[in-house]
Amino acid sequence: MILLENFGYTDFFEKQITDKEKELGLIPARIISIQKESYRLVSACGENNAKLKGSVFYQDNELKTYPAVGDFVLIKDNEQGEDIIYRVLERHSSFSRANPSLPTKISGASAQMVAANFDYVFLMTSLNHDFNLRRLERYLAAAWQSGGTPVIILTKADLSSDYEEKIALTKEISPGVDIHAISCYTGFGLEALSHYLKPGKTLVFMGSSGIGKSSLVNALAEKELMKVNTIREDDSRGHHTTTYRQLFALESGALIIDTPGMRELGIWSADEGVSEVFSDIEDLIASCRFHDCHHKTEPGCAVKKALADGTLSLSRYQSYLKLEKEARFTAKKAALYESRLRNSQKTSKKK
Ligand SMILES: Nc1nc2c(ncn2[C@@H]2O[C@H](COP(=O)(O)OP(=O)(O)OP(=O)(O)O)[C@@H](O)[C@H]2O)c(=O)[nH]1
Ligand SMILES: [Zn+2]
Repeated sequence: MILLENFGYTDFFEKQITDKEKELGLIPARIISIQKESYRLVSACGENNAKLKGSVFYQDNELKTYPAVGDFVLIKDNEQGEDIIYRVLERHSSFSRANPSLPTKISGASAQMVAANFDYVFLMTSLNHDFNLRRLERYLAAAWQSGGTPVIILTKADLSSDYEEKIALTKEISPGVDIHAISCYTGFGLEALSHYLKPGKTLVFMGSSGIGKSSLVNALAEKELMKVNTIREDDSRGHHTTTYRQLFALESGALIIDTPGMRELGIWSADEGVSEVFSDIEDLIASCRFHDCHHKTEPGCAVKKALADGTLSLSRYQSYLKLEKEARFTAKKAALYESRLRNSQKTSKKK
């Protein structure tokens, strides 16, 4: 029997199950990978494939939450075939693609949600030429908004002679966030990461291609992970196919979510996130004399004063403005998308 607690199951999820659902014999499970509309999950009964309960998920009268990798769901176990997924339990953290293009049909695995229920977000940038504070600011905004705890990982420390200076620069933009410089080549700094790699804790990685995510995962896994990380499955024609698990356990018992969507994650709808990262600037704005201050010509402008006396750097203020504009833009897009979705559902109901 598998203990779902080892897969991150906690009271937060247990409390959401109603008596009626228990009477129905529904049990919790965690989604470990999604391929098109086929789900793979783990429950007390072991690993199995699963599908959505049609009468629940394919009614088009309201917006449904579709499972993402990392989600806890309620299922009816089926020893003979696929388990049936009844409901997605409320998430404590999640990442979604912030620029939703309209799905061609409203069904199946939602393409928008890319990871759910993680504890830590490892924000990665390398200490060599990829080192980029502006990008880290964006990652931070997204991480705060996701509900996970950000941890900054500066990779390839062996390639940088001035990494202490870069750590200091990073500290300035990330008050209260843990920062670790590491090297997968020399093993430098890896020991300290064990603090986060506790049984049942889930991690996701955010960072551009080539900064050393796979190398870190392999170093943490301490054995050739790709071997551990494959699932052999029969496809519909009975062929054997090999797919990669998108949520997997390390030796330490910590869990990692690595989905294609997580890799693509680009721009964010980071309204709240922007405020977290730029709380110093938001504080300044709050102390401008006029509440609708444009920080241009108004008297008593705290932003202009801080820029003038150097307590706020121009580049930081500019990245705040840029990110804020982007967040407003994506929020608008998301709202438009939802209203279109609602309209299309209304019309299909009339038929
Ligand atoms: N010098 C040095 N090179 C590293 C280190 N970690 C990774 N690399 C190299 O950086 C390159 C990219 O590493 P990966 O681990 O594949 O990076 P990734 O982020 O998984 O890249 P994608 O798979 O494209 O997302 C490889 O050539 C690694 O050998 C390190 O600590 N030091
Ligand atoms: Zn002002």
